Amino acid sequence: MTLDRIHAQGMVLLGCGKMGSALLAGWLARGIPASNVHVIEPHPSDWLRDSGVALNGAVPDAPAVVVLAVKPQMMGDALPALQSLGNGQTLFLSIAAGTPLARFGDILGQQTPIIRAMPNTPAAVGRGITALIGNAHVSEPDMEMAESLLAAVGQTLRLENESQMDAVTAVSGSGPAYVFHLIEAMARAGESQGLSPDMAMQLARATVTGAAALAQDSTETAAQLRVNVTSPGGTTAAALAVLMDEADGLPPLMVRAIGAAADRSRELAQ
Ligand SMILES: NC(=O)C1=CN([C@@H]2O[C@H](COP(=O)(O)OP(=O)(O)OC[C@H]3O[C@@H](n4cnc5c(N)ncnc54)[C@H](OP(=O)(O)O)[C@@H]3O)[C@@H](O)[C@H]2O)C=CC1
Ligand SMILES: O=C(O)[C@@H]1CCC=N1
Repeated sequence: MTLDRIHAQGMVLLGCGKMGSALLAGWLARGIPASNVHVIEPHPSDWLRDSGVALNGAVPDAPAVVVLAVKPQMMGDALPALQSLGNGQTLFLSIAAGTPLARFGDILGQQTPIIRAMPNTPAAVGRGITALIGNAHVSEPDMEMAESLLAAVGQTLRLENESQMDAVTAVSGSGPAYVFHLIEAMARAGESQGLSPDMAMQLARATVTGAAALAQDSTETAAQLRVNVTSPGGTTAAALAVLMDEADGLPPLMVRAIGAAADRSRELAQ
């Protein structure tokens, strides 16, 4: 069983903010005993205090896994406290954007098994997707343990090489924000057509979540689902003529937006 090591040795979560708490909620729901999870978090939320985890105390000598969920900019300050766990049997699992595997080895020791992963916030409702890649010291059981932890909050996907992580971060890591912004933009456009703010937001939110559910459940492609909405000469065709414009429609805008996110991920790695 892939999570047996955690039951036997315990685990550590460094940083329990937005992503850390989404992951922790999934693990507890999946049956990892709260007392096996040691959380280091300077400003614990009420939910975290009430969760039953071991909070800000001594960590086990050899936990099965340490999950790193602090901001990339905090990693340099936070990691040295865990240096004694490096170069051993403890697996490190980082979800930090733009932080290469090699940087962890520099601090924790070059023999340390380290997995770099990129989840996203739908993990909070069990609908995330996480891409993973490990360094040369990660064993297959290590990888399976990490996948089990991340499968508690959604789908998982193994990458072939670390260079894919910048694009993954730009598409699925940051991607939920693009969809939330789409809701905002649709609602604002509805207001400009005379709807009240509340009504426009209700329509936009329900439309995006309903369309997402249809995309999830249907066997049809996204392109076909779009065609299904589009009556020849109708209203959708009029909107899509604007959105699908090759010069200044959504596709070139998305290429620029995702390109900017991937570039930022590469910059963070410098
Ligand atoms: N949010 C997202 O959509 C995604 C985020 N990520 C990655 O996840 C990581 C966390 O992001 P997110 O959850 O959004 O950020 P948050 O700021 O919400 O969470 C980080 C947490 O770490 C705490 N922290 C700061 N310093 C330390 C320390 N030395 N030891 C322990 N805890 C510390 C922070 O406390 P305090 O606030 O008091 O400083 C905060 O609660 C980042 O590396 C990010 O790149 C990856 C995928 C998606
Ligand atoms: O914005 C960020 O840097 C993080 C990584 C992906 C989502 N949030």
